[in-house]
Amino acid sequence: GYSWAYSGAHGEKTWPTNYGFCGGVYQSPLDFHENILQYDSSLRPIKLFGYDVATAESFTVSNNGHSVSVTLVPTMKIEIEPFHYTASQLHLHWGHKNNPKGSEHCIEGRRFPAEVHVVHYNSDKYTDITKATEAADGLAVLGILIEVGSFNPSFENILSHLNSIKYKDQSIQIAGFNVQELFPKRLDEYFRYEGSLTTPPCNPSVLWTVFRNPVLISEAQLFALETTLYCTDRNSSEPIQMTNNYRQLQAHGDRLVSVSFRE
Ligand SMILES: NS(=O)(=O)c1cc(-c2ccccc2)cc(-c2ccccc2)c1
Ligand SMILES: [Zn+2]
Repeated sequence: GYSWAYSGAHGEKTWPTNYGFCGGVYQSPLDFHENILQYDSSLRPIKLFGYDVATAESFTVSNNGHSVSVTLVPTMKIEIEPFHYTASQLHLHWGHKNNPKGSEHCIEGRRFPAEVHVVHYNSDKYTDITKATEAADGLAVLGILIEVGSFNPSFENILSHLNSIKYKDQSIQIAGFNVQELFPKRLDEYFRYEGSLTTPPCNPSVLWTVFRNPVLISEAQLFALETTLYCTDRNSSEPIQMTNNYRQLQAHGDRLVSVSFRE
């Protein structure tokens, strides 16, 4: 594929040139503001299956040049009625130490310090993630907003390894852990809408679920995320720090956002 970035010559204004969907409809992320929200009493709590992964299993933590990603195991699934979706990977979006606001989704115009995306594909309908990504109803991504607060031992499963994957294409294996520990308690309170991948190729094939309640990590944990990784590989003569890897807010068009909670 073509190279893309969050700033500079290949920044998001240029994405539609090489990735048509990025200039199309149903794009993500969105701002969740009052007058586009609609309560939907049919929205059930998100059910997680197989998220408590044994330490005997392993995840691959990688620097893909745009984010830190954790490859998950296919025994991890979610149910969003009537379909089951199989987990593929999770990754993060964040800002910069001098402007520590890097979530992709916003609430009432407020951008949070960071955001986790757990990517799944509809395994009831599609045999693999590539086919699912090309289908309008193929993907379900869970968004977890991150706020600064107390130290979060569960996020250390990922953040404690960032120094081993400073450069693009570096990866390491880590022991399995209970990925549900990264989630907020309330899996019944979320925003729901039809959108897209927030990175090229921006396929409009994502059923988005963004939990209402953020999870907390410490100032130091956020600082590590903002200051450790590079977009460039180990040999690059011009290293580029991996910061502000979030896409700007997209137009709602005629979309409403459903909410599973009343007030
Ligand atoms: N932000 S996102 O959730 O829309 C997203 C989903 C997927 C994705 C992953 C697997 C299957 C299908 C889609 C990959 C990325 C990505 C992030 C950084 C660099 C490159 C790609 C981002
Ligand atoms: Zn993402």
